[in-house]
Amino acid sequence: MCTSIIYDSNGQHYFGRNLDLEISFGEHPVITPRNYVFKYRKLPNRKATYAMIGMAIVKDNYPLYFDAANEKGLGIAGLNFDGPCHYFPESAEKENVTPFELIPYLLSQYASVDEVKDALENVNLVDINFSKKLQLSPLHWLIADKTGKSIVVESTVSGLHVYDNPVHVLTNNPEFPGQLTNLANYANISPAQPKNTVVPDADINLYSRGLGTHHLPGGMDSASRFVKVAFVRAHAPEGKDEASSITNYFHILHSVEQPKGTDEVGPNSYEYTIYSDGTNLETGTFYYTNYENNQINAIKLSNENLDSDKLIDYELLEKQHINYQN
Ligand SMILES: C[C@H](CCC(=O)NCCS(=O)(=O)O)[C@H]1CC[C@H]2[C@@H]3[C@H](O)C[C@@H]4C[C@H](O)CC[C@]4(C)[C@H]3C[C@H](O)[C@]12C
Repeated sequence: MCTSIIYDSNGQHYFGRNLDLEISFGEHPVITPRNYVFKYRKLPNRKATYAMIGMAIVKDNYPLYFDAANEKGLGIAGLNFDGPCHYFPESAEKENVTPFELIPYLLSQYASVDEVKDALENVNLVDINFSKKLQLSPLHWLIADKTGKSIVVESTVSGLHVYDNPVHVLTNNPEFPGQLTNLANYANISPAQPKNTVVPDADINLYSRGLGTHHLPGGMDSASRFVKVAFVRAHAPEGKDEASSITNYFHILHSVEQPKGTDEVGPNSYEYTIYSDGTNLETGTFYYTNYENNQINAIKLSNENLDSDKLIDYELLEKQHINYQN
């Protein structure tokens, strides 16, 4: 499963995700500069226009992004949506974009969620695989921008749905309206200690701090993670500077991370949080941690030549650096 959020702090907006899976594809940070030419399956080739940075694998010189953000402060993450997800045959009336092209298609041309909403009215998510080996995966997307707005995009048998997202998080199933409805079941969860209303005239000892969160779900499943991350994000304090903001951001994502051994998906096989990442949408600084190395690593989009036409790959830094003090 996966979790994606946008978090506001100190006038900045941070967008990214946890990638939870049982195996890594070898994903790593990749920058696509402005003059890189995207070759689309059903559309004319186009230059990128806006540079982007995110986690991807590169196949045949094509960046297959898992999540990314562009230099204008627009970000997108693809999360598993197995079951409800449905892609369509080619349409004569719409722009036919394959799901693996959606992140580059939107980030290379648009600067805001409002622009994306308009563009999506004309998009058909067409059922074309990247290759025989890399077939389409069932995904839905969280899209956010530096104004703090976010939307969820889901393609199901009833068509392409674009939902405004008032809670600014996304996990996996069920469909987004179902996740929002489910929040009502947890409406009284609070960081504050509860009042004893169960037997009002009995003197009940509130034996622990944090009893307002006693019924907060803690499971690895997508419905539990949705509630937990929505709660943690909504109550997270703002940082006072960049370091404290990005530290808070990772605390939110790590509150729903999956430690190895807790989510079995097959014999001896466990899903776990392979990496967590986040981009400051104002500055284009991309941060990440991963399972092996939970130090925060950063790459600045603006430190590269963004007028180039060649992809820029970075090694994923997976070695833990323990700070021995004696
Ligand atoms: C599975 C990943 C989402 C994480 C997630 O939600 N996992 C939960 C799995 S489960 O519900 O618990 O079974 C998604 C996110 C991005 C996806 C990748 C990106 O879309 C890029 C390419 C796209 C190609 O079409 C397929 C391979 C692929 C490399 C994708 C493989 C896989 O579907 C990824 C890695």
